[in-house]
Amino acid sequence: MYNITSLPNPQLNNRTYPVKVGAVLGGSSAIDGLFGDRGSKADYDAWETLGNPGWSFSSLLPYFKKSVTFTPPSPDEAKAYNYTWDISAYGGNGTGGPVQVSLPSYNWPQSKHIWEAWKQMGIPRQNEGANGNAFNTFVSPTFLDPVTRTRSYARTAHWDPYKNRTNYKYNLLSGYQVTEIRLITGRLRAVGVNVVKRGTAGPKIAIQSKRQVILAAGAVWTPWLLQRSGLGPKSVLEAANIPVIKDIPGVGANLQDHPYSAPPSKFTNDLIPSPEYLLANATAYEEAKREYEQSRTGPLTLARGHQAAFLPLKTWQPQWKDLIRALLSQTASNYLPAGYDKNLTDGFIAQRNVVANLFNQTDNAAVEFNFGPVPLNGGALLRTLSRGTVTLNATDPLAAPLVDFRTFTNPIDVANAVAAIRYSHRVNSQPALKGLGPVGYIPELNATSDSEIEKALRESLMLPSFSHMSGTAAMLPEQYGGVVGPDLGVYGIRKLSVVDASIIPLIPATHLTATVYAVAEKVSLRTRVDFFFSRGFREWF
Ligand SMILES: Cc1cc2nc3c(=O)[nH]c(=O)nc-3n(C[C@H](O)[C@H](O)[C@H](O)COP(=O)(O)OP(=O)(O)OC[C@H]3O[C@@H](n4cnc5c(N)ncnc54)[C@H](O)[C@@H]3O)c2cc1C
Repeated sequence: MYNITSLPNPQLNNRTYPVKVGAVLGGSSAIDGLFGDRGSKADYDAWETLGNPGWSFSSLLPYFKKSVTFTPPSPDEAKAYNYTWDISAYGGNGTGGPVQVSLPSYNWPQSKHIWEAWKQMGIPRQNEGANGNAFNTFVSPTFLDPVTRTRSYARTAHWDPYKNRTNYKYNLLSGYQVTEIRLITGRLRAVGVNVVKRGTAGPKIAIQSKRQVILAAGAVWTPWLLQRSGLGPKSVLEAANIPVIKDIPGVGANLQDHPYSAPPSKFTNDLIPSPEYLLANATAYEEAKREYEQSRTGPLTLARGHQAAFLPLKTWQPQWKDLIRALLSQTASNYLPAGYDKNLTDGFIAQRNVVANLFNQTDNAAVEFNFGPVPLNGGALLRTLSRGTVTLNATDPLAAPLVDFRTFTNPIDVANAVAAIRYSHRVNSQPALKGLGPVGYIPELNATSDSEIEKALRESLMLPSFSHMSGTAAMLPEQYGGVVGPDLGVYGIRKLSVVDASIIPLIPATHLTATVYAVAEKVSLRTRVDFFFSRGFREWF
């Protein structure tokens, strides 16, 4: 990972937090938790509602399918772990994509009890989440190759199989960092990039593009790169002594994530095995390792999670009506970052209206409790109203950008974090978990006031990032402070596009990798068609 620390967050007792971004080939898909889920239909329909024709769930679904191949579990595993799925949600039978998804050949014994607790809470279980129904409880595939039982990610899917291809060039220059986009300033056209060896200030090597420059540096580094190239908020560029090529206030604005609270928790009457048990017991660990090496089964096929409750606001926030009313009557600018102009503010208000509508529906989620071998924690907030920023470090524009999550700047998020803690406590108190003795989960919270829970969240429990940074070069109309249009081209700059999590206008209620793959597949098809119909015929054949 890059070594980046967020700015102190005044609403979280001035705490800082690591900004986690993969610094290897494959980016964060090489280090992520392998949770291979998608959002609900309503999540992506919201993108279209915000002014992006062609970006509804039904428009994206073919590309979700095209990006992955799902291999179902064996009948025995399906039975043992109560796995369900809907194959029609995935590409398959040769039509699926190069990223492999499957279900682990194991589950912790504690999970059965947690599933039972969800039942006792009255939460319905979905047969499949990937078909647009990513709400209530479901199991999700993980980015796990079904044969090797190792990580399937951008490198294994999109580079390794093609690195020796000779029919046209696909070059990879690893260990280098792009420092600027080369622009013909008069004509506002991208013509290449400058690179340096990573960790050095130079010499700079200029690389010329033949057709276009496509940025895929992620939601932290893409705005850095645009700003370094003179494309960003005028005030930020001037502070860093970067000549302004185009004043684009949205570059680095609209930072969104899924903050979460994770109080330590454990079962006092724990079942065996558990991760803790394997870590403490060398013989048991060796056995699990042997099983994995010999048959690719057992606990070591599990990653961070593959089962979760993604719950609509109405399910867990008793104050949902008042909250929606309060949200819609807020003066937006009171809570937004300094430097938000009218367009960005209008864009936020449009997002806020969409969120209020989503809060009012039960076909999408506002909190995630992913679960496994320990009692629930406080969950991840999936629909936050606080907005952060990514800006150049004015004193050293070549250094990593300044990431300001601004978690809890909007009081709606605070109210939801408190409600999520209370709700998870209710789940942990269900009869199904009684025998396991869930403790350590701030047991006294039952008796404490909301303000005391809030204090604990601000002081230590609330963490600003689930490593789902997004939105910092948003696909939105220009009058909403957008940076790219529905074709993902940067407004006003020819031959320059962005294809990564920074284009996400409103963060969906899901982990982001599958969404980024789908976005990239959709745009790659468009790019090939454009190429074909422009000057492509000759070069293609
Ligand atoms: C620890 C962690 C756990 C996660 N868990 C999950 C999970 O379980 N499931 C899930 O779906 N999502 C998860 N995510 C989120 C997910 O991995 C990211 O949202 C997703 O990978 C973002 O893709 P991206 O292409 O936008 O950016 P990245 O994956 O960040 O890719 C950007 C790439 O650009 C490179 N780059 C940046 N700047 C430059 C430059 N100037 N020059 C050259 N190269 C550059 C980076 O090195 C990187 O390789 C997790 C993320 C992290 C960090």
